[in-house]
Amino acid sequence: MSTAFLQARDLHAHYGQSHILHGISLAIAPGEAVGLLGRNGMGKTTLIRTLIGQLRASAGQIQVAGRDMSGQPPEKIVRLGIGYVPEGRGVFPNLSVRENLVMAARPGTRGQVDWTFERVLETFPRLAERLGNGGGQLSGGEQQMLAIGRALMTNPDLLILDEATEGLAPLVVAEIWRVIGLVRRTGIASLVVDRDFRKVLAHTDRALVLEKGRLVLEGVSETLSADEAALHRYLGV
Ligand SMILES: Nc1ncnc2c1ncn2[C@@H]1O[C@H](COP(=O)(O)OP(=O)(O)OP(=O)(O)O)[C@@H](O)[C@H]1O
Repeated sequence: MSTAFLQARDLHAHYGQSHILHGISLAIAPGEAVGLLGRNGMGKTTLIRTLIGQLRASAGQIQVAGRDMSGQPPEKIVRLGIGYVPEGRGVFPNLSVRENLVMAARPGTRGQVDWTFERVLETFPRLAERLGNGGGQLSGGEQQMLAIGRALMTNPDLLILDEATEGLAPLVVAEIWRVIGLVRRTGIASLVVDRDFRKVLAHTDRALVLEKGRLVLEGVSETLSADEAALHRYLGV
C-alpha cells in the first residue's frame, strides 16, 4: 500500500450481533495529527480498539508500519510503534509512579529514545513530585498524565488518545492539551478523540467524522473548524 504509518481498509466490526463499524478506510501518515470526531456512541472507541487489535475486525485490513496486521493481537500491533492511552486511563494502581514509567520504557522502532524518564518528568512536573506514590493514590488528572507519560516512554511513532481530558478540572485539561501540542511538534503522529471538538481541530492537521460507524466527513482541521454547517450536522453543535 502507501507510505502511511497506519492504514485501514474497509474495516467492519461487531459486538456480538451488533454491527458497529461499517467499512472504514483511513490512513495516518508519519507525523500526522488526526482528530476523530463524532457524537456519543458513533463508534470512535470501537474504531480505535479495532485498529489496535483489541477488537477483532470482522472484515477488512489493517496495516501498520508497512506490515499487514489484520487479525493480529494488540501486543503485536502496538509493538510496531503505537502508544495507546485508553479512555479511563490504564495505569497500574499498585505500582508507584516511578515503576509505572520505568516498566513502560523501551526504545522506539527505529531505536530512538527521545522520551526518557527525565524528559517525561520535565514534561509533567506534577509526576516528578509524586514518584513514590502509588498509581492508585493519584488524582484523576495525575493518573491521566501518568498514562500519557507511560505511552511516551515507549517512544511511539503514533500516540492514540481516547478522551484524555474526560472528567478533569480545567487547569489539568489545559495541561493535557499543552502536552498534546508539544508531542505534535516533536513529529509523533497522533489520533485524538475528545469531546471538545474545537480543541481537537486546533491540535490536528486533519479530522475524520464518524456517524453510526461510517466515516461521513474527512478534511483539513482548520477548514472544518470554519464549516459551521458540517459541525452542526455531524456533531450537533
Ligand atoms: N462492549 C460493548 N458491547 C456491546 N456494544 C458496545 C460495546 N461498546 C460499545 N458498544 C456500542 O457500540 C456503539 C459504538 O460505541 P463506541 O464506544 O465505539 O462509541 P464512541 O463514539 O466512542 O462513543 P462515546 O464517546 O460515548 O464513547 C454504541 O452503540 C455502543 O453502545
